[in-house]
Amino acid sequence: MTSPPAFLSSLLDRYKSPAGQSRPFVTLTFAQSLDAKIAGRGGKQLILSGRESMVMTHWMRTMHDGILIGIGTALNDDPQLNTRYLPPRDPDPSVNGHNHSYNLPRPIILDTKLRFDPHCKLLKNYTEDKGRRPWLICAEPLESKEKKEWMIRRNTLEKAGARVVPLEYDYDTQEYLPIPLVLQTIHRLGILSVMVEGGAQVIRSFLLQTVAQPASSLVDTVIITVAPIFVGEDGVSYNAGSGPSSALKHASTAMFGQDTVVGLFLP
Ligand SMILES: NC(=O)C1=CN([C@@H]2O[C@H](COP(=O)(O)OP(=O)(O)OC[C@H]3O[C@@H](n4cnc5c(N)ncnc54)[C@H](OP(=O)(O)O)[C@@H]3O)[C@@H](O)[C@H]2O)C=CC1
Ligand SMILES: Nc1nc(O)c(N)c(N[C@@H]2O[C@H](COP(=O)(O)O)[C@@H](O)[C@H]2O)n1
Repeated sequence: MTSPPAFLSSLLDRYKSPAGQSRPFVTLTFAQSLDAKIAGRGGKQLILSGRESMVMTHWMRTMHDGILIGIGTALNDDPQLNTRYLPPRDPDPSVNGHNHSYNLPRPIILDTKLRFDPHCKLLKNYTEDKGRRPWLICAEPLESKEKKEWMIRRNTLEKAGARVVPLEYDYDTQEYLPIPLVLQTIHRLGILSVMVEGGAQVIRSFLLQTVAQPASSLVDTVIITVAPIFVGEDGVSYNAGSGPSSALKHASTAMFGQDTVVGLFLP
């Protein structure tokens, strides 16, 4: 296969005309078991996707400007978020704007307190020109002691290659970084489409907003890979909220190897 599967094009080609958007197009995507688990006991990373659906996910990565994860996933999985499962081909700088075979999405990490690891694979890949520079979306503390330690971490991470993007908001009153502000900020920095890959808390944040306030959903497309296995009750689940959401409509379902991949969209 030398281009994205039709299943993805039919869902995502509308992102190519971003007229009048004030935030990026958002695709929420992850892999789960039949009992809706995304990781094993204690957060153990599980390879749920088979080879074929993993290739599909890597095609999906080429179709977005950014790929967003929470700091929990960054620390737990040490991911690469690249397109290494796709067939080798010559770099095409005129298409990709950089010297890689495929469009690589920009890694974007929700990391309020700058806990990111300066020795992680995302930074190693960036310094070796095998990946884009990761952006850390964070909040600058107001307290002077916390701020001093935060500045030290900021310097270390910037020296290691990360771009630190502090958000301006009332940090003390919110548990999490506010997703609407995150999206506005990365949009202003040139991200017109973003793929949200997890983990559990990040998926929940995006889905809760969609369930609670469908009219102001922050998700345009949901693509879920369902692997034909049971993980068991001590696995990690994302708990999508208290009621069914009518906001997202079924678009299509396809088989990739042994996995079922379901696509939903916001009409
Ligand atoms: N099967 C799959 O497809 C996938 C599975 N996973 C699995 O998920 C697990 C990790 O999930 P989890 O531990 O929940 O971590 P997450 O990756 O969801 O990161 C959560 C952390 O992100 C920070 N954060 C900042 N703003 C927000 C926000 N608005 N909403 C949510 N989080 C925010 C918080 O840390 P802080 O306050 O410090 O900023 C929070 O604790 C791992 O086991 C991993 O293997 C992950 C991705 C995909
Ligand atoms: N599509 C998919 N299937 C699985 O089975 C998974 N465990 C994940 N996890 C996500 O992919 C990240 C790992 O990416 P790299 O292989 O390192 O490029 C992981 O951190 C999750 O975000 N996804």
